[in-house]
Amino acid sequence: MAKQLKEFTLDDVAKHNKEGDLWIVVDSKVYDVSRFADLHPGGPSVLLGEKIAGQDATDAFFSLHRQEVLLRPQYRRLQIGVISGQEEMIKPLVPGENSAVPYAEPSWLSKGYHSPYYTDGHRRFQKAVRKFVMEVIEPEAIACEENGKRISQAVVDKMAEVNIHAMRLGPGKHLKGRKLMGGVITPEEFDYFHELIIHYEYGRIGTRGAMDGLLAGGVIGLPPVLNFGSPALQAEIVPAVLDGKKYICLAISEAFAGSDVGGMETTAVKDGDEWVVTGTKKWITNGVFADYFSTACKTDKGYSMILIPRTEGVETKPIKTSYSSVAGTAFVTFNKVRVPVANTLGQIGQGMKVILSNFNHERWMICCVSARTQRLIVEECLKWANQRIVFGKPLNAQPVIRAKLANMIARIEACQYWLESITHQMNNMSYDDQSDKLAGPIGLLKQFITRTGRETAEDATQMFGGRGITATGMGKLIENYHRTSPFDAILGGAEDVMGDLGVRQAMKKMPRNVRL
Ligand code: HEM
Repeated sequence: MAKQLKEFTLDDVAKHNKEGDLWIVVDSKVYDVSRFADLHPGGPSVLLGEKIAGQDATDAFFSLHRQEVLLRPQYRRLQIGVISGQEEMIKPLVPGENSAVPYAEPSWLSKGYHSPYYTDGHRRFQKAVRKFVMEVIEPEAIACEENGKRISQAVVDKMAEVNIHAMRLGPGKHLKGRKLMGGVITPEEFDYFHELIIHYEYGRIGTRGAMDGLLAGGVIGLPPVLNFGSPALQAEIVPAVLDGKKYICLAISEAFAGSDVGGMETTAVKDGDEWVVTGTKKWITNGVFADYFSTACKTDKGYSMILIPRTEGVETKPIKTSYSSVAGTAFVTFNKVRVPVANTLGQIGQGMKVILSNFNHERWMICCVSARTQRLIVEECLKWANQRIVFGKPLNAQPVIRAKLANMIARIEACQYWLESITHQMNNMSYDDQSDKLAGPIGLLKQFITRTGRETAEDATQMFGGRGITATGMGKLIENYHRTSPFDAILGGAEDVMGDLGVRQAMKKMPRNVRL
């Protein structure tokens, strides 16, 4: 049973207003900060202020701290009671709950709105995923984003229990016989909107390095094995990765070739029934801790994809990028690595087909995560503009701020509906049709989402001022997004290349018989 909290009046609290005997009230809760004052990161003097010491300091508190500060165990224990007759007003979301802030959730999750795409099954699923993410993943993601350590095996195992690793590869045979999110939906019901929901709930945490650290390497590294590996290779690798026992990554980009895949130099030479692979790969997400590398190589018959285990001659070094090292971004060296020719994924010389078939899903996943984090930033800005007082008025009393918010909202809503429309196409097209018809639109969508994301990051930083360039405290999500939104605009294909792909695909499909 919860401990009964002692009740006080505001007059009781007012008597404790000096050094060594100092109480304050925040949102109906009474805190004894007598001993904490000297440890207070904002210094002791502010707590002794005339309008703070022994007073209701709710407004002052929320203008300087995020709500989560008071939920941390070390600060929660400073609470000694409540003010009698008052009720807590500012409540954190309970795990699984949606935000009531306008535009904080996509419209299909907002009360009273309708959607042609989502069913009650999707709603049940979303609730279960949000609860799981808030309880299991979010605390870990926040901690690892800061300390740079990889996601713990304990969390990876919990994710495997509800089959998140498998669901992030989309609908398909790999889900057969698996219990999804404890059974809220069946593998047969699972579609791309369910997968979108998972990426969304990840994106909502707002810790970009951790997003990739949560085994994004597997989402792009395993499909070549799943779709093009021999039955023996599939039987060995796929269950081990989906059950979180082994890690895999996609090794395509090189210092010699990023978005220009054709420029790569890693080479595989046949020697009997083995490949001998030599070369380097750069910016390989999860490469630092991967057990397997789905690797693009040049061969005498053209590009080929080869599954390389971590074996003699494979070395990985962490690359220090501008997001957290939790992502395990690696520089990979293959020095005369010998692997069986049976590890070829797809036909020898047909590697480009494997690579291209993977790109649509990868880029769409980035669109999902990026759009959801962009929406989170809009929510942060709406809250901030509402609570921040400047020049004696709330920030949202300034027309220039409302104009920024209008643009932010319009951008994220546009991203949302375009993304949903493409997801609907994915649900209704064969894989071949998706490759034929969606590569261009997904490229254009990715360009649009990442560009609008960076405009929103810029606007948000202006609204948050100094807080928006500080990695802790009120603006920490803005700082993270401003620093890491370029990742969305680079990974899976740079923004300009994406736009160009969209236009080139359209040009290819121009009818010959049209004129102005
Ligand atoms: C139980 C009460 C309080 C706790 C546990 C607490 C805790 C903290 C913590 C952890 C920080 C570091 C920044 C962050 O993580 O957000 C901080 C900063 C700060 N706190 Fe408090 N605080 C309390 C009450 C207050 C009150 C009543 C004031 C009133 C003026 C205040 C003023 C500040 C200031 C000025 C900073 C520095 C803000 C910045 O760097 O932007 N704190 N506090």
